[in-house]
Amino acid sequence: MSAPMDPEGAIEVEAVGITMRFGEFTALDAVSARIRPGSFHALLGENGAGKSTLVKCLMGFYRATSGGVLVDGREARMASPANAQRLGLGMVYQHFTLVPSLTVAENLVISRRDAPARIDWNAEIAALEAFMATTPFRVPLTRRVDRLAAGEKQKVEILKQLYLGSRFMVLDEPTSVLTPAEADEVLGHVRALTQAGRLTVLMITHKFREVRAFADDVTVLRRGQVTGTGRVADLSSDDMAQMMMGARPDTTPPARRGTPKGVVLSLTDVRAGDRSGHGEVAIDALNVRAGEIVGVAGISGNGQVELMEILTGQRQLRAGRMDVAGAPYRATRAEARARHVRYLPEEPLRNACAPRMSVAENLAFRVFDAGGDGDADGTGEGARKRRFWLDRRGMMARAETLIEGFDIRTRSARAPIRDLSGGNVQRAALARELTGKVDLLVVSNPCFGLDFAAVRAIRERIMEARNSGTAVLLISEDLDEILDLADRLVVLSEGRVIHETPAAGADPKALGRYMAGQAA
Ligand SMILES: Nc1ncnc2c1ncn2[C@@H]1O[C@H](COP(=O)(O)OP(=O)(O)OP(=O)(O)O)[C@@H](O)[C@H]1O
Repeated sequence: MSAPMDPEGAIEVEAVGITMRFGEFTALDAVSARIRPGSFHALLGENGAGKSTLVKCLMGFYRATSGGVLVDGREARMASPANAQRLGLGMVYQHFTLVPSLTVAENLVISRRDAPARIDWNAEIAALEAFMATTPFRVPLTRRVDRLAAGEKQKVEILKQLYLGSRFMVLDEPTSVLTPAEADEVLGHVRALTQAGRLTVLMITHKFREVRAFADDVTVLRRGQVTGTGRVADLSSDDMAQMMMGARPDTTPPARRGTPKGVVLSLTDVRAGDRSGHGEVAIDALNVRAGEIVGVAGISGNGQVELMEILTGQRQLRAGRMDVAGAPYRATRAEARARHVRYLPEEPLRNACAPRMSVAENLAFRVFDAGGDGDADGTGEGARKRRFWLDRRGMMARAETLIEGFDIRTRSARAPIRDLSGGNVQRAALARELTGKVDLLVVSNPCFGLDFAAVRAIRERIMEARNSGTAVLLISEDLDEILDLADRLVVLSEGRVIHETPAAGADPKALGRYMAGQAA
């Protein structure tokens, strides 16, 4: 096996005056940032500020329009990601890239460029054990990746980069699918490596808590420009927020008005299979009333995906019933339209948009309703839909109104929606789903990966929907979000509702214990 860790240790990476243009749009405007060797550097910025673009320029995914990258003070040609890897630059993403059906050891060995055609597994595992002992990470090498918890998977992703010889690592929102305890463990280990001088880290994050707890330095981007940089210890969270947004953040939670009315959604004695095919989702009773937000709390993988699939008609019930406004509901597209049920799934770019179509078209049509069933304007009238298609000017005008009303940052309504940053795709999807009459709104992790301003905007919109009488089911892995927004919450554990409580006054520690499957 080739020596995985380079003995030279952490390297310095510097962006020098990087400008990146996409057509006439300037995503990065002469951005410079020095990531000191052995430092843990946070990269902050609102959605669309240019963080991913900067990182892609550093890692050789994009060729910058102008400017350059220095590695240990020497100009480096970042012509491709392979090139960056040869120089010791690696990247860990928000979502996992491991092959789920292979073991940890298999994933590590096949990631190597020089992986032999015939592999002596005993020797490889012994070498991997020895390698792992030089790092703070401990993972079961012979376990299949799909049997690992999220925190362990993220450890393997980082370990893989170390194994490939990375001495500079970009972490792109690495903790978004981890519990706070897992996040602290993973980032604590990463920090130990930087402190030992083995690794330099650049972490994209929206979580100030993590910046404060783990980062030495921070660089803040706003609309493609550096608005601040410095030692974290010298800056308050307010300072950093101000650099990000150009104003002090408003942290008051959205105002709740009115009291819940009659039941809109009810699940009774529902039974369905789970994704693994071995377990079961079993919900005896779950109700959401008009003008009420019910939060579904739980650690990811405890039935949230299956619950969403049941509600959207993608998972059949083995038993039990689902009612909307007192009548049985099977969640077909036609029913959803007629009963004014709307969904905001996770990862809307993938699950609720046509990425190559324009922002305006995506605002006008619910693409998962495609196939002649599209609901043009939220009223569900086919004739109006046809008229809508013909009325491009009307569509553009309506898009402009939604773009302004929901503060969607796009260079134009005609731009393909896939060119928008994550937060702006989310706003666009919510803008579309909240247009017209909505009796039931089902949302899943609506603020995943979003910055403050976007989080605030999206939460306000959800609260407004509640205040105007919509029944909202909020499935979220973010307990704080549920405590801020929900009237009532349930905890989902291993496919079952194991606890229910009003949100006001609920004790997060006790809820954490329920989420972990322990009785409080
Ligand atoms: N391939 C592209 N073509 C056109 N515009 C793009 C492209 N990639 C990014 N942009 C634009 O560049 C800007 C910066 O996007 P980027 O993805 O770097 O932001 P970000 O700070 O990473 O945001 P987020 O926190 O939402 O991930 C955005 O306005 C985006 O619409």
